[in-house]
Amino acid sequence: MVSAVIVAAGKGKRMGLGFNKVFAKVKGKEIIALTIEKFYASSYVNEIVVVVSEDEVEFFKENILKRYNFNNVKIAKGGEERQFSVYNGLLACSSSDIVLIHDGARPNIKDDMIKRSIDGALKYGATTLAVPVIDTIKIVEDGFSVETLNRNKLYAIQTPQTFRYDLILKAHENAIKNGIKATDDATLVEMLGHKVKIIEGSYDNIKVTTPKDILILELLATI
Ligand SMILES: Nc1ccn([C@@H]2O[C@H](COP(=O)(O)OP(=O)(O)OP(=O)(O)O)[C@@H](O)[C@H]2O)c(=O)n1
Ligand SMILES: C[C@](O)(CO)[C@H](O)COP(=O)(O)O
Repeated sequence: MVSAVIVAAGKGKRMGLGFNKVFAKVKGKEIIALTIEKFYASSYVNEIVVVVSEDEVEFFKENILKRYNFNNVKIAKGGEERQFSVYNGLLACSSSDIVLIHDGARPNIKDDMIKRSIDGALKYGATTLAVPVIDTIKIVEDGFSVETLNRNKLYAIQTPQTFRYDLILKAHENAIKNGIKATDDATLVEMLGHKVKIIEGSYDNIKVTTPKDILILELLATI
């Protein structure tokens, strides 16, 4: 049983639209609908759980689930931070062996990435998509560069992050117990001492974070 947990309960503050960015449209379709449809169409995914803010549940049901005929999609309640939204999504999964955790704001995911993520999780227990960083990265203190990191070892982390269900549940429960907070789920698994396998992502698999990302997505849709 393979479940996908899609988190969509953020506020989109950096986007500055005044509403949750996952409901912004790209080429006429909401970002969250573009994301869900990739998992809905995938023959590798058996169950989809979308994590939605409590006050957006009705809007989401009417304007996304009903409008695009996404049937049998479960809804879980959003948390204060992404990590807690993911945890709520995990609790809503039904007897899953493997779970893909994906940002609702990352609509350019492709089916081969879903497949390679699942295959990796079956083999290694924990995977994340990632791409090598392109820029030279320096550590800066008080306005001065103090260290230049070895670029060959640096990767930009994407989603899906895909895990054996029992492992990621244990990682989240360990985080709650010990007050650990992280911006991604792979970190919580690393905290258990379990290695996370890097799966090749794509530079096109962007997360919509600031307004320019909408323009990039529109451009990517035309090429
Ligand atoms: N409490 C939260 C925070 C984030 N997310 C989701 O996690 C994904 C990645 O988070 P991010 O890009 O940080 O989204 P926002 O929190 O909405 O953006 P911002 O930080 O700019 O407010 C998004 O799909 C977002 O909806 C969530 O489900 N619950
Ligand atoms: C999970 C994630 O998308 C990996 O890049 C990212 O960490 C989400 O958190 P952010 O605060 O939006 O960067």
